[in-house]
Formats: sequence, structure tokens, C-alpha cells
Amino acid sequence: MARNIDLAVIPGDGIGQEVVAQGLKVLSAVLPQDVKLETRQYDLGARRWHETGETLPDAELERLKEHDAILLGAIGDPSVPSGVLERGLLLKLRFAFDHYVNLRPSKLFPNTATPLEGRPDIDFVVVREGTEGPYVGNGGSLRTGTPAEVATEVSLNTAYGVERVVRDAYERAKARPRRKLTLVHKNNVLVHAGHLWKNLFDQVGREYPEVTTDYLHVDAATIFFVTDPARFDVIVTDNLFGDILTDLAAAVTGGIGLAASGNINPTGDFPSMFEPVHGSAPDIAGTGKADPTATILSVALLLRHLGHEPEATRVEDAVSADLAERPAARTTDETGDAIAVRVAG
Ligand SMILES: NC(=O)C1=CN([C@@H]2O[C@H](COP(=O)(O)OP(=O)(O)OC[C@H]3O[C@@H](n4cnc5c(N)ncnc54)[C@H](O)[C@@H]3O)[C@@H](O)[C@H]2O)C=CC1
Ligand SMILES: CC(C)CC(=O)C(=O)O
Ligand SMILES: [Mg+2]
Repeated sequence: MARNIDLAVIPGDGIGQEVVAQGLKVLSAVLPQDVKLETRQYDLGARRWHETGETLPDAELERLKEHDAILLGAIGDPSVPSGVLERGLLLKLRFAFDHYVNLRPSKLFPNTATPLEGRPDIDFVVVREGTEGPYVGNGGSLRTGTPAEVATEVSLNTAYGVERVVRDAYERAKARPRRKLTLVHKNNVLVHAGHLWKNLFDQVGREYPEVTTDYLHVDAATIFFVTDPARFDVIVTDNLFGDILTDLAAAVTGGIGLAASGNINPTGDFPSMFEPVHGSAPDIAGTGKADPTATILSVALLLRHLGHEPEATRVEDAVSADLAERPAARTTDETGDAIAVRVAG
């Protein structure tokens, strides 16, 4: 495997620009001298759309394919109609690069805010399906804008798509000490998609007798995320449920500013993409209040994905140490600097 890293960087919108700068700072600081980091910035997002009407031109998509991985900040801005950039840029990337595993780890770090009593030992990972479900854009509206309007948003679930993500989740569960996998869906109501998921979950599970399994309806899962999150080890779920659950997971494990993610293409046919779970946070953009930790932890996931395990661990340890001593009032830049100093030293 090539030791050098050829990275595409899409800072995007709002705080995306601010947090990605900190992620890159830490990445440069953690890499040993014999690993060369090459980055290419892609100007994609609201500014580009206003100037040219483009979201993600095909030529850029082609060029992005050539990189080892992508680091993304966040996409979306109030000045652009809702969905234009989210669908036309972010989801287009996830679908085009077949990021079918959306990996979202949750850990309760020391000294972080949590509404949970007794600071339980939370360490779970959500494997969110990334290319199907209600996010495929299969829908439309009739009699738009009239009192008789009807709108549909169809959830697409294929045996191919479900089986591969379920199998990935079993593999991850098998490799962890607790070896437990929970399927979250809503198969008491969404019977067509729900039964497809449950049947494949059970079928694939027969190949993993060492993994303990569990099923929860998504509404009940939200209860346990708050009352008993330590019960979870690996969770596998669909695109929409996973999106919602992982914001909740972030809120109970230190805040949205700490939640990292990887959009993984496990086959290696396309570059995987790493980004914080949060969005562009227009309410705090430009204030220096954005916490860059989620992006820095996403850099750790990126390093691990590219085979730089010691460096990934160094970043995670540095974040943990920084959080344990982090002063209350810190700017985005100061947090990036503090973690960069720790990984370098
Ligand atoms: N992956 C992506 O690029 C995502 C993009 N979005 C887009 O971002 C825009 C804003 O979406 P929202 O629903 O407001 O979600 P959001 O995640 O941007 O913000 C929700 C709340 O969390 C806070 N927050 C988010 N990140 C933070 C950080 N690093 N440090 C401190 N506080 C932070 C914000 O200030 C806000 O109060 C929309 O256009 C949305 O579509 C939303 C989620 C993911
Ligand atoms: C903005 C959406 C496309 C996605 C989202 O909220 C997420 O992936 O967490
Ligand atoms: Mg989300």
C-alpha cells in the first residue's frame, strides 16, 4: 500500500471551511516525515452554485475518483434552496462512490457534557446504510402548490444493498470484544422494507454464530439511546434511521461537535469520504465557536482506513487528552492548535 496520501478536500459551506482547516492542521502534524501529504481543494458548495449554478460537475466527480480519500466539511446554506446542495453534491458523492457503509462511532469521552447519569461506558458504532432507503430521491409531487398536493418519497431497499451492509456490520461486530449486533428498523409498520432487512439480518447472522443479535424498533431504540446506551455495541440500520439516531447519539456523548463519520466504499473501487456528522451550522458560522473535534476524529478514521493505524490512534489519544483538560472558552482555531501540538509531541 502507498504510504503517501493524496487527499481531496471539500471544505464546503458554513463551519465546514473552519473545521476542515483544523482537521488538515492535525493531519499534517501527525504524519511522519516519510509520508508525503498531497491535498487538492475542491471549490464546491453554495458559493460555487451562486456563481455558476453548478453543484458537482461530472469533470470534478471524475477528478475526485483519483484521490486516496476525501475530507469533507459540511454542505448546505440558507441562501440555497433546501436540498439543492445536499442532494446535488453530498448525496451525489455518496451514491456515485458507492459509500454503502456510513460508519458513525460514538464514545463518551472524559470531561464532556452528557445528560446521562453516572457517565456510563458508552462505546458503540452505528453502521448506517448509505446508498439506499428514503434518500434515493425516488418520489415526486402532484398538484404541487395547491391544497390538493400529494407528495411521495419512496424508500428503496434491495436485497443486494441490505445484505452487503448487514454483512459489513456482522464483520465489525465479530472483530469487537463484545460481539453484539443490533438491527434497528420499524418492521411492525414498514413491513415490506422491514421484513427484507430482518430476513437478511437473520440469514447472514447464521454465518456469524459468535455474534449475539438483537432487534429494536427505531422508536424504542431512541429510548435506549438515552436510558441505556451502554447496551449497544454495533448497530446496523437504514439510511434515514441512521441519520437521525446518530445526531441523538452525538447529543448524549458530548455533543454534535465531537461526532465523526466515514462514508466507506469497502470494495476500494472509489475513494471513501470522511466528514463530521454535523452540518454547516449557519447559526455559528464565522464566530469561531465551531468545535473542530468531530472533523479531527474523522481524520483519525481516514488515517485508519488508509492503513495508518498508529497515527489514527495518536489523533484519538490527543483528542481524549485535550478534552480532559479543555478550557471552557476556546475558539475553533485554538482547539485545532492544541490537538496539533499534542499529536506532534
Ligand atoms: N453532512 C453534511 O454536510 C450535513 C449538512 N447539513 C446541512 O447543514 C445545514 C444546517 O443544518 P442543521 O440542521 O442546522 O444542522 P447542523 O448540524 O448544521 O446544526 C445543528 C446545531 O448544532 C450546532 N453545531 C453543529 N456543528 C457544530 C460544531 N462543530 N460545534 C458546535 N456546534 C455545532 C449548530 O450550531 C446548530 O445549533 C443545512 O443546510 C443542512 O442540510 C446537515 C447535516 C449534515
Ligand atoms: C444533509 C444530509 C444529506 C445528510 C445528513 O444529515 C447526514 O448525513 O448526517
Ligand atoms: Mg444528519
